[in-house]
Amino acid sequence: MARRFFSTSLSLSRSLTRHTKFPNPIPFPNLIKPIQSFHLTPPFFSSVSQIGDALSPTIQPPDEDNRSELLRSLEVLLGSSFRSDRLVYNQSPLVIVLSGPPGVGNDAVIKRLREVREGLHFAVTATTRPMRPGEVDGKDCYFISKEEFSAMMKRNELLEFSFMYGHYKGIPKTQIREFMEKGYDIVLRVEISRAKILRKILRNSAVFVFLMAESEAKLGERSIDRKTGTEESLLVRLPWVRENVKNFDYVVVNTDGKLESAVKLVESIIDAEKAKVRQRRTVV
Ligand SMILES: Nc1ncnc2c1ncn2[C@@H]1O[C@H](COP(=O)(O)OP(=O)(O)OP(=O)(O)O)[C@@H](O)[C@H]1O
Repeated sequence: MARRFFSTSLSLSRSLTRHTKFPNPIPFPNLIKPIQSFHLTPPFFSSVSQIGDALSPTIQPPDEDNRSELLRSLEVLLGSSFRSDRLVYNQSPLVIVLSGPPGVGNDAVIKRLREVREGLHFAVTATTRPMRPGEVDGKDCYFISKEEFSAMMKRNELLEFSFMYGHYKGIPKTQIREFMEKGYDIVLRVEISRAKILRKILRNSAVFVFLMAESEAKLGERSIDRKTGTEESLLVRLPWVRENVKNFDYVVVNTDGKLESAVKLVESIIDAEKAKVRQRRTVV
């Protein structure tokens, strides 16, 4: 057994020397020497591939003293110390624009996302429409006067704004800035037309998620069942929905009875975006 360890270590040492280009003479020969006496674990061998000929699955991991010496030796071979900081810096807060045709389950997805996911701020829209029964100012919307809204527009305090059904709507920038500074990701739940405007403003700095039914046929059924529009409005809407999907980065299907899967997919999109090497950075 001891002989096998010795020959494995020796073969590793020779291979390392063979496969690593050292300046001549080798710097710090005494530091490189300890490698000869280490028994390495298979994962290490797989990372230095061609030297695995003499491997045995019975090789033991190095003890604690040898382990730190081995690490030091590897650092010498690497030419620098192993870094203990993160490989990717400054994970930026993500801005997620979520949109979909009426009745597809936009509110249901947002409601569930609030329950299951921490670290998200759901942006509140400012509107000049009157408050509906059951709505809470500052939670459902900021209910403000036309004068206040137009003052905010003039002061460039709105990320976007639009005029719909006789009333103004827009997203105040301050709340987004405040929550981004605290490290929150921001969710903007907007109608498709507002998502189109936001795409022009934010471009690729935000991630755009489109919520859709299983099919257009299903969307039609839902629209009728949930009374989310007249037949004509649906006929007008569908080609427009098809046309607008291209403004989005992801499509999430909210299948009937499978709300949980749709929410999980939105979460996975957020996770994947936050794991990207080149992160989106939104400046508001
Ligand atoms: N995956 C699903 N399965 C079953 N029912 C759902 C699903 N998603 C949403 N619903 C239900 O469908 C109805 C409409 O959903 P929701 O209010 O979220 O739609 P919406 O897209 O926000 O509509 P609108 O834009 O008109 O407000 C609600 O009763 C909701 O509970």
